[in-house]
This record gives sequence, structure tokens and C-alpha cells, in this order.
Amino acid sequence: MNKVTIVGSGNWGSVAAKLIASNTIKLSNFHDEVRMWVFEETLPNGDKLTDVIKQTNENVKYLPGVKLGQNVVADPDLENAVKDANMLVFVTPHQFMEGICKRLDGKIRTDAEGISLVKGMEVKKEGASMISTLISNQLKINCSVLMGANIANEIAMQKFSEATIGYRENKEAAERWVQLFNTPYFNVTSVQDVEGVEMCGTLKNIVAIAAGFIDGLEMGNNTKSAIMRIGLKEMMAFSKLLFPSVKYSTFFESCGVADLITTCMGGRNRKVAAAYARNGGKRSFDELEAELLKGQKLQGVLTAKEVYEVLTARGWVERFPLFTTVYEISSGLLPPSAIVEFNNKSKL
Ligand SMILES: NC(=O)C1=CN([C@@H]2O[C@H](COP(=O)(O)OP(=O)(O)OC[C@H]3O[C@@H](n4cnc5c(N)ncnc54)[C@H](O)[C@@H]3O)[C@@H](O)[C@H]2O)C=CC1
Ligand SMILES: O=C(CO)COP(=O)(O)O
Repeated sequence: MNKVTIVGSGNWGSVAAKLIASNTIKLSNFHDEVRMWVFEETLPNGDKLTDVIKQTNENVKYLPGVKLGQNVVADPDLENAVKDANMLVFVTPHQFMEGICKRLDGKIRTDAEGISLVKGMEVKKEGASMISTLISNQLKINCSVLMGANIANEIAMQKFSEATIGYRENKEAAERWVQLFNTPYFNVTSVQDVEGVEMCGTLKNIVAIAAGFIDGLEMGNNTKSAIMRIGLKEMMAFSKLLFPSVKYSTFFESCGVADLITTCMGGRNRKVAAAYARNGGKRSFDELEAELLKGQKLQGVLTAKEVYEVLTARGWVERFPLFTTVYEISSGLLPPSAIVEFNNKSKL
């Protein structure tokens, strides 16, 4: 019998727990109970977040007003949360995944399978690594990914959306993940292209920062569409250069063009970047993130920096003028108004 643990309990982590718990309670090959690891926090009134989730069945900080399901069990002890699970769902902001994997080394079942919902990558001196690779290498488990046009608050309200699972070889495991996530309002399909799916989810966050600048500067819909088109081409080119096995067809799944559109229209990266541009770059991303997202985290600014490190290390800067410009603006080297100036240099 399969047993599921969610590693993470932010905005998307909480919605993933709700989705999954609504299925495990119905499916005979899964234990009803879904454990959800909570990075413990003390709320302004002094209560512990985990205690409040247990009492109210709601993540009052990251997903207020939504019941998770009585079979979701919040657990602040990471080791305890994972020890019995054979299906591990990773869903935290990407910057915390390395530390989490170190803590989990040797602490999980040897027959466990993982899936990463984390949009981001890790860049070290030795090179770039996808988060699913970090999980696979560190924990010695097979790791698929699930990405898509999935603004969490909309899925929490059961508005229809789609998602794409990317798997490496284990089709059977992919089918089990589809069974776990799929609902009438969350339509999940799978493709054999982990890197393609994961690169889509990671790179669209850079384009969303650019789209936010356009919105903040009130440059209009045509400009924003142009940025999304150029962004998609850079996403495809960068993914192919880094991982030649990536399939072009993956960009036309939910994880590709659909996620790019939704994030550029209504995501958190877009929202904070728009505020940054409205303030002429005078208030930092960190300050705006804290004010506007109340504990939720942006991925795009860090990803732009990480991708820029890869571009410089590989001598690819000239080929990615949009990614480069987003890095230069978000790190304060250029003003937000420089967002379309790359056009003079672009060959795209
Ligand atoms: N929210 C959304 O609409 C979607 C998010 N995603 C992706 O899912 C991933 C997770 O995002 P969310 O669940 O939205 O998280 P979030 O943006 O709500 O992040 C906050 C989470 O990080 C935790 N946290 C803070 N400091 C920490 C630390 N030092 N160590 C470990 N955890 C810490 C918080 O406790 C909280 O659970 C990201 O990669 C995001 O791009 C993907 C699809 C949709
Ligand atoms: O990944 C997302 C939607 O699929 C959410 O994007 P943001 O992190 O910009 O809100």
C-alpha cells in the first residue's frame, strides 16, 4: 500500500496536500493519511503554525480559508514525516532544497520514489543541476517532476487546470503519480522528458519578471506579448543547449506555453516585478517580496542570477539577451526601463 508525504507546506505545498488527500481517501492502493512536513514558524499571536493547522485543518499563513482535508497530518519533524513514506512529494522554494536533501540523506525508505513540484535550479562552481537531479543524487531515488499552469490559489478553489508530469524511465511510477494527482478539475498527463518539463517550470519565472517590469511601466499588451514570445524562444534554446535530449513538443504541454502565460498574467513573480518597476528600482526585491507576499517566496530573481552564471560560464550571454537583461535589472545594474533595450541587440 502506498504512503505519501509532502515535503513542504507553502502556498502550492498546501494545495498539493489538499489535492492528494482528496484522492488517497478514495483510492484503495493508497493509505488515507497524507503527512505534510511544516517548516515550523511562530505566528504573530505566539501560536505554532503546525498546532494551528492541526486545530483548524487550514494553513492559516500560506493558504487561509481552505480546508486541507482531515486526512492531512501536519508534522514539524522532517525525519518523522518521511520515515514511512514510499512516495515523496517535494514542494518548497528551490533555495531550501539542498539543505532539506542533506537532512534527509539516509532517513528515507530505500524503495521510495520522489516527485518534484519545485520550480528552480541549483548552480554551483561545478555546473548547473536541476532540483530533481539534486534529489535523485543526494537521496538515491528516482525522481519525476510535475509542472504546469498552476497558480495554487485557483486550484484550491477547484478551478479547472492542467499539469504535466515528466518522467525518466519508470512509466509505472509516472502512472502512479498521475493517479495520485489527477482530479476532475486537475487534468494531469505525462511525458518522458524530465529535463524539458523542469526547465519549462524553472525558466518561465525569469520571463514572468520581465512581464512584471512591462506591467509596472505600463507598456501595454503588445510589448508584454513580445516579451513572452522572445522569452519562450530563449527558454527553448537554453533548455536544448543544456540538455540536448529535451523535446520541443514538451513546450506545448501545460508545463510550457500555458505556464508561461498564466505566470506572466497572474503570478507572484509578475506582481513583485511590477511593483519594482513602478518604484523605479528604488525598493529592493526582498523588501517588496516581504511586503506583498507575506512569507511566500519569489523564484524568478534568484533563477535569473543562476541562469546568468551558467550563461557567463559557458560563453552564451550574447545568445540570451532577455534572460541577461532581466538579471541586470533585477540585480540593480540597469533601470527597469531598460527591459526592451535588448531588442537592439536581439537576433531572436
Ligand atoms: N504558489 C504557486 O502558485 C506555485 C508554486 N510553485 C512552486 O512550488 C515551490 C514551492 O512554492 P510554494 O509552496 O508556493 O511556497 P511559498 O512561496 O508559499 O513559500 C513559503 C514556504 O517556504 C517555507 N520556508 C521558509 N523558510 C524556509 C527554510 N529555511 N527552509 C525550508 N522551508 C522554508 C515556508 O515555511 C513556506 O512553507 C516553488 O518552487 C514554486 O515556484 C509551482 C506552481 C504553483
Ligand atoms: O508557477 C506558478 C504557476 O504555475 C506560480 O508562479 P509564481 O511563483 O510567479 O506565482
